[in-house]
Amino acid sequence: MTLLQIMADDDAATVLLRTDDLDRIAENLAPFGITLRRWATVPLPADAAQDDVLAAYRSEVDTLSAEGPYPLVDVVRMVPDDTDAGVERARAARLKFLEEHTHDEDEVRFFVEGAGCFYLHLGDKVYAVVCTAGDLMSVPAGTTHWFDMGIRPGFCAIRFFQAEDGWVAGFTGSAIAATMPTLDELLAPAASDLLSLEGERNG
Ligand SMILES: CSCCC(=O)/C(O)=C/O
Ligand SMILES: [Fe+2]
Ligand code: NI
Repeated sequence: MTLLQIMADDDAATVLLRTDDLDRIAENLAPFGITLRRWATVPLPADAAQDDVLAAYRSEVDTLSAEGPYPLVDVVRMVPDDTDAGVERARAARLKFLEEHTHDEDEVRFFVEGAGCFYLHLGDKVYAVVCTAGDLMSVPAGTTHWFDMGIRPGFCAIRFFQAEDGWVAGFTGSAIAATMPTLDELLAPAASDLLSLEGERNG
């Protein structure tokens, strides 16, 4: 389920909007030049490699590339792995994107599987966009943002780069990311919601 939660940038508890309505999400992002589109997903085997993923989406990738150019298209895939080495790999991968940064190029990402959250720092608000399978998001160059793949990452995304050097970020040095809910917190129903649900069932 794709989700948008808008919060005040100085107080994450001030939730201005939370919606899973795709039209409302796209409407709220459009003024910033951010687009969110949907592609139909293709089932893939659990051990699909980068080339298999790209082959499965060849026509979509080619169509988008014609709008580019995107000289580099790659695939990031994280499979939950509870071994000590897997947990360490996941921790390192998560940390790489977890601080606020910008790119000199547009950030264009298609979610093939799983979920991840982009936090877009726009004016005095943070727009947390949980992308799930089928979401194609494009964020203009220079937009301050960070990304959380969660404590136990499980996602696959195709990345479209406008330059051949791939992922290059300029970190802002801001500590804002640590003040906002993580992907896992955004997806977990609040304890208060569970209590009221329980009340409804018993009442
Ligand atoms: C969803 S792909 C991995 C994250 C990434 O490429 C990025 O730029 C996050 O800000
Ligand atoms: Fe990014
Ligand atoms: Ni980034």
